[in-house]
Amino acid sequence: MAATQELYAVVEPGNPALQAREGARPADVEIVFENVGKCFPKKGERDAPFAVRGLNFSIRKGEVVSIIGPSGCGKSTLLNMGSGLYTPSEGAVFVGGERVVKPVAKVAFMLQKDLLMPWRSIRRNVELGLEIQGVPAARRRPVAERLIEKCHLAGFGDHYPFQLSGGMRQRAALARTLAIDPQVLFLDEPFSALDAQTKMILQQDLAQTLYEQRKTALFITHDLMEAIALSDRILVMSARPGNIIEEIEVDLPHRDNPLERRKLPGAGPLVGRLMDLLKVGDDPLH
Ligand SMILES: Nc1ncnc2c1ncn2[C@@H]1O[C@H](COP(=O)(O)OP(=O)(O)OP(=O)(O)O)[C@@H](O)[C@H]1O
Repeated sequence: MAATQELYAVVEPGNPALQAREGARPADVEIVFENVGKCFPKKGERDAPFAVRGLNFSIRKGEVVSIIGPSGCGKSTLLNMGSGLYTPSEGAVFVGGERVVKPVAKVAFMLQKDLLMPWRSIRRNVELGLEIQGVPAARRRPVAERLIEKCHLAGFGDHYPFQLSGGMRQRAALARTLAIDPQVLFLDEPFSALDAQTKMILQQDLAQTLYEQRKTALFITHDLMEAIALSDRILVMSARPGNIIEEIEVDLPHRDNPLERRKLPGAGPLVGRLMDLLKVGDDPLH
């Protein structure tokens, strides 16, 4: 079988390799990374060291998976390939059964920076994705209003980004991300710039939305407790060239309620296990 056919076979019904690996029916699989590697050769160069290599994993529909790993191990590179912003140098990525070759409509991306447009009101920022999709104003407005309220920004729709706090702006960015009703969310440290309390409240909003709407999410974080509080599963990456060295099932209740999950006695030992895997404290410079 040609390489491409083999890759497509991964998401075809009845593929025993996938069932064995994930215990899932192929129809339940949302994201597949199949032997994915990425390098960044400079102009005129043919080869370059791989930033990530040999990435093999799949994520089920409705599953929330966090990625942790040392700085520079390729977490953002992985996410950028998932969303179609980077093309893999080898292997292939599939979302919803389709090979990712360009940015995918059913996928939304949320970053540490809110990237709100300063000249647009919060309402018009939330509407942006729908506007790009050509949804008429009369249909955009109620969606934006509902999400502004859901993200606790009621009364701020006519404000501009500079009039909001960092936490409120990130709430607006979350509302904008959800407005296009994506099936898959790629989140690259979306809360890392926020203070601890604001972060926990936003995590709560996000977790409830993901759970209620059964969305699939791949989430990068450096905050080990955040990974435990929000995820069904945690993928631990090695240093460059980044690879998955461990998969940890978060076998704790309350995936829809990270505030409660943080308090569980099982959460602390999991943080310890992740610290050991990442060798936190072994290198005095980190
Ligand atoms: N567009 C690019 N061009 C060249 N090199 C890149 C590019 N994007 C990423 N890299 C390189 O790939 C490697 C992984 O970077 P990446 O940002 O994915 O790591 P990361 O794990 O997300 O890092 P951090 O945790 O510090 O945010 C780095 O060596 C980086 O320099």
